[in-house]
Amino acid sequence: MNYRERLKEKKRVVIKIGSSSLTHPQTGRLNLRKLEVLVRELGDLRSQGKDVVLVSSGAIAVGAAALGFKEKPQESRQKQACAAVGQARLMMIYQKLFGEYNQMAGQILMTKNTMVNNANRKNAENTFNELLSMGVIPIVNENDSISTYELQSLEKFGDNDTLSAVVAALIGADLLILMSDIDGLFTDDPNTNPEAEFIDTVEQLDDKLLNMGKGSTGSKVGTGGMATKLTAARIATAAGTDMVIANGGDFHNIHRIVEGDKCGTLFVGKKQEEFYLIDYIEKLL
Ligand SMILES: Nc1ncnc2c1ncn2[C@@H]1O[C@H](COP(=O)(O)OP(=O)(O)O)[C@@H](O)[C@H]1O
Ligand SMILES: N[C@@H](CCC(=O)OP(=O)(O)O)C(=O)O
Repeated sequence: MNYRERLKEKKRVVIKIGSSSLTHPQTGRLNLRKLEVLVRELGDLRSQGKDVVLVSSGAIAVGAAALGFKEKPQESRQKQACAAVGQARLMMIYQKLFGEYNQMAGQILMTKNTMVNNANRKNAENTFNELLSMGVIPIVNENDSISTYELQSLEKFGDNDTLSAVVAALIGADLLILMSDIDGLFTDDPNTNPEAEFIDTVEQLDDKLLNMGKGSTGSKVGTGGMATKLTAARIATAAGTDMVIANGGDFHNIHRIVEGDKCGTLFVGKKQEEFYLIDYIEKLL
């Protein structure tokens, strides 16, 4: 079966953008030219009648640059302060750019608590569906300013790869696209192993494939690495969502993927009958 063909029929798409795809590596500041392309790509998906959700990293990186940090801070409270400044800047710029294309964006900040608490999860689901029914593009990020590992319960998703898969499963998205700083999944980290080979399509996630995903060595701002992207693939595909990991160096890849072109690594969604999102979250995270 040509799984790429069916990507053309997708109606509800979640796109996750990593920090390294949104910022200049030298300064950590937002790459405004790339943001323009991203907003045009997502706005055009909306114009095609698709529901679009953006999960955008970058709050900590943008806040750190604005506050004069030379590197992404390691101390939790400094990261939280950077996120508070950076998230506000990110949303301001997204609102302005989407407005120029006559599109409306909204903000949804989540923690793991949003998902494991039944009332919060239902509220989040209702908000997403209401915004999408109004033609709004929800922009999602982890609420880094309040959720840290140091708090009593493990409240943080920790990475937006996993968060984007949880959002896709929550709202019944039929496609999840993770834009990263690499072309897709390789048999090993190509930044450390030049023999690593690109993988075009994954029909079944087994331990051999899961062990290929290592940490992040491609950029100074990345959090998740490939390991979290494979966790995301486990959640998304079990919920029946197709997932693609593609290179965020060129945001035009978004429409190439949606038009069924060979771009990135495709993980084929196969809904597991016994799939229950909260069990997955409790077990995997
Ligand atoms: N098997 C693998 N295939 C591809 N990339 C891998 C693999 N294992 C580890 N990586 C690393 O994961 C990085 C992408 O994750 P990350 O640094 O979090 O970037 P982003 O935040 O842009 O998604 C790649 O740059 C690469 O160094
Ligand atoms: N919530 C954090 C991003 C965490 C994250 O997953 O970052 P990345 O690996 O760049 O997608 C932030 O906005 O800085």
